[in-house]
Amino acid sequence: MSLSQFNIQYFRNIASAQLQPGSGLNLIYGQNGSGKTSILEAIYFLGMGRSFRSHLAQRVICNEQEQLTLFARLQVHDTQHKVGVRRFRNGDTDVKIDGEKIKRLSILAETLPIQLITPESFSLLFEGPKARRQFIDWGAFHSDPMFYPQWMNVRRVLKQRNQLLRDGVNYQQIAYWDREFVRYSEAVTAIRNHYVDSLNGLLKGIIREFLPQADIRVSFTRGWDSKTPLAELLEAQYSRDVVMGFTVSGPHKADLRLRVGNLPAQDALSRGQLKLLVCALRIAQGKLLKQQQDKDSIYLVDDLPSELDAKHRQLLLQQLSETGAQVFVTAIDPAAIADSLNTPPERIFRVEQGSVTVIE
Ligand SMILES: Nc1ncnc2c1ncn2[C@@H]1O[C@H](COP(=O)(O)OP(=O)(O)OP(=O)(O)O)[C@@H](O)[C@H]1O
Repeated sequence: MSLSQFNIQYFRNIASAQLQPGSGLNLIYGQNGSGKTSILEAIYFLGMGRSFRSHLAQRVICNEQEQLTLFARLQVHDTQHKVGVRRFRNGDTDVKIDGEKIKRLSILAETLPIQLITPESFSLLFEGPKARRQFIDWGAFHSDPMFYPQWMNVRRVLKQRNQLLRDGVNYQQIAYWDREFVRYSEAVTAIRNHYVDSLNGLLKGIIREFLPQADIRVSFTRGWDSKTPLAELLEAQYSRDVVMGFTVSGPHKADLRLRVGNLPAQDALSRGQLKLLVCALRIAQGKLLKQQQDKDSIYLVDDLPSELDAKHRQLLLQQLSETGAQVFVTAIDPAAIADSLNTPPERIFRVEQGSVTVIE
């Protein structure tokens, strides 16, 4: 799967751009502030319906414009799809796939699996469990169609339960919700657990290439004590949950543990090594999706050269190209990428003050 055409209108500093990306490696280069990251952000916005840089979608609309429009032709095996996203300043979003309006953004995410690697990707490793849980859930979402509805059930019941806790109702009134919560939580946990197991198989090989010296172990923690059934725990922790005003244990606390020997990965690895570990995780996810669903991901790698030496830049580009996926990488200096490749990028784009030109 790849974008064969990508049109941007009024996204950040890009008033208008039409790109015909190659199905392999695409290099986007330009000075600071030229708009390189904005192109990646626009592709991400097309696939996810939101930005990875701002929670406020209005911020990505070009100043003094009322709306942004993104349009892509998507080549999936022998079929071409048209995907369009329009975002208005008042917060409304229109999404069309093959001319038909869609309501749920999850359909967009299903159509366009996107893997993002930015200089801030380290947050996957240290900024609390949320980013790590999102990482697991990206894979669970794409690998099992039951994940999303079950996870929505967990969130719905959890919200209800937390409200009852804050209302201070007695345990009998909560017990009904707990039975529901346990049922959905176990379904979600089984899918996540299975997913991390499958991922680990692929991850080992990639980590061996990137970080051959480090004894890295990746494991899944489900969000509650591994020896106690959730139903028992919820009942036992009821009084504490009332005091806290929310449910302390459950799949909303699941996590991915990344350890090097006996230490958390972030305490044992350098910044460059952490970046490689995040890349290994993302590449393994993309490869697993390809194996399980015959679906390609699109890789967006912002500022690829930063924090990597020439040898590791080369290794990363090689691993990315082995996925067979469409890859967009940005760099300030194109030589930093070109020098690490045996063959030139399939397409090179130069960005200057929001205007994009293709370099032959
Ligand atoms: N809503 C907006 N409307 C117009 N311009 C904007 C908007 N939001 C951001 N910009 C500008 O767009 C430019 C593009 O920034 P972007 O982060 O894409 O550049 P970059 O090439 O990735 O830079 P760097 O190499 O520093 O990361 C910035 O100069 C920014 O001030």
